[in-house]
Amino acid sequence: MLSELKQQVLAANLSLPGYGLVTFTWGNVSAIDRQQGLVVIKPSGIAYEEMTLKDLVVVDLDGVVREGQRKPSSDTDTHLALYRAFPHIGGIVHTHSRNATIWAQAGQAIPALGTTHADYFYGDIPCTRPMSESEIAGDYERETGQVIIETFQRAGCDPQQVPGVLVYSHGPFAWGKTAADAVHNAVVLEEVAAMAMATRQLVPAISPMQPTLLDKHFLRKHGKNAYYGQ
Ligand SMILES: O=C(CO)[C@@H](O)[C@@H](O)COP(=O)(O)O
Repeated sequence: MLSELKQQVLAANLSLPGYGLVTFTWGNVSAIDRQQGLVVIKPSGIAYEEMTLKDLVVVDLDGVVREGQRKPSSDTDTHLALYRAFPHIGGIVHTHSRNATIWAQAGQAIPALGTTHADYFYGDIPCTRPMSESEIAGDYERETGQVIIETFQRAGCDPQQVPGVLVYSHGPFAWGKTAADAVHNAVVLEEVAAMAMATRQLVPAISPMQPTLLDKHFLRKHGKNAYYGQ
């Protein structure tokens, strides 16, 4: 039901400031109804504290506004590119969370250094390559989506196993089964970005975590024989 999806998307957007993931109007959350091929997304430039259900925008996968009076997020075409390429994701969040954005500006993947990371991301969180001048000058937001897709294709990385990415010189995108799941992954992405940065300050030449420990922690939560939780 689209009305339920709108409630979920509004709640997810309004949760971003509380998690410390956004300042002012930065960031955006969307979710998709795969049956109807419709995406509910945050309106562009509206303050979170003023945002209500009627401000949300519904677009189809071609970006045509189907419901709503507001203009959709300026990052809509990036969200749509990811929904088209990653069929298993149901929600996407983009933020400018501080530590993840520092790694994105440095053009560095966030290494898997510990079990906090491994519980959610099955390996490094990749950073995209710099976009070309023509990509930047062209359909920038769509090209941002394409460079994310290319990053996962080149790395042979499953976006269901690494539900996030750093866009070079920009910031993080995260995704999940729902809008709330995407925000959960965005919170963890920011946490592990901060932990990895501090770990690197303590031990600059820190090695990645043991592959066996990475497997144990990721697969006990996400594998076919997962046993974490109730
Ligand atoms: O990426 C950015 C800005 O660099 C966006 O997150 C931010 O401006 C929010 O834009 P919208 O309000 O979603 O159009």
